[in-house]
Amino acid sequence: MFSLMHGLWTYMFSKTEFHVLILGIDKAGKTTFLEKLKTIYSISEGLPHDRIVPTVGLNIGRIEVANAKIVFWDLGGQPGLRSIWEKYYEEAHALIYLIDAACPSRFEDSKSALEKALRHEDLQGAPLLILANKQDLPNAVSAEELDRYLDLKKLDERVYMFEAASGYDGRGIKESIEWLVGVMERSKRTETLRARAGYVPVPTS
Ligand SMILES: Nc1nc2c(ncn2[C@@H]2O[C@H](COP(=O)(O)OP(=O)(O)OP(=O)(O)O)[C@@H](O)[C@H]2O)c(=O)[nH]1
Ligand SMILES: [Mg+2]
Repeated sequence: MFSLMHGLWTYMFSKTEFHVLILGIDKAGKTTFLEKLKTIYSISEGLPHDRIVPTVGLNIGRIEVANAKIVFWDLGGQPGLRSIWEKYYEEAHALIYLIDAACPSRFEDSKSALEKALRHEDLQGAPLLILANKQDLPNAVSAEELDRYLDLKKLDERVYMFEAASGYDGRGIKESIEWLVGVMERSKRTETLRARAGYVPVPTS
């Protein structure tokens, strides 16, 4: 009886934990974005821009939004580090992919790194948020332009969204995260990851 009540209590009041992978080629602004997320959503202030260095290992950030706890994994995007990305695919509920929208000369590199990630079977069904980042820069292209430019194939069966954002001034971040939490809560992939972790939902009737 106790364990049934405990299970019901946990189900009703504990927050769901999601793992979100932040990827993108080097200098796309991933770590700056993560630090801005911390500033927006937690009590502690994220690191200032001038203290952020290129990522070699893994940066972790935790925030709470509404009824969800989110753990972000931010990895390095330098070419020699991209082979590490796939080690995190299996456990990720969703993917945020950042692109420096003010640097068209690197769009092709961004596109092929993203396409490679999306082809990986361990990322199947993971909702995707693509951020046209660095919108504070005057030459940044819009999310729509980036969408047209990338012309990503095989996205149809995946839940995805393009959003304009800036890790400097924070624009687009709240809307993006709210969207992501909503889709992760409803996603089939979340169900699959929960089942794998041995989570048994309490029947409603
Ligand atoms: N103007 C502008 N610059 C940004 C923004 N985000 C990041 N930057 C700058 O872009 C550079 C790279 O930022 P990082 O956050 O280190 O990029 P990263 O994607 O984490 O790079 P790696 O760790 O090497 O993969 C730094 O000089 C940042 O200050 C932004 O939103 N606007
Ligand atoms: Mg980084």
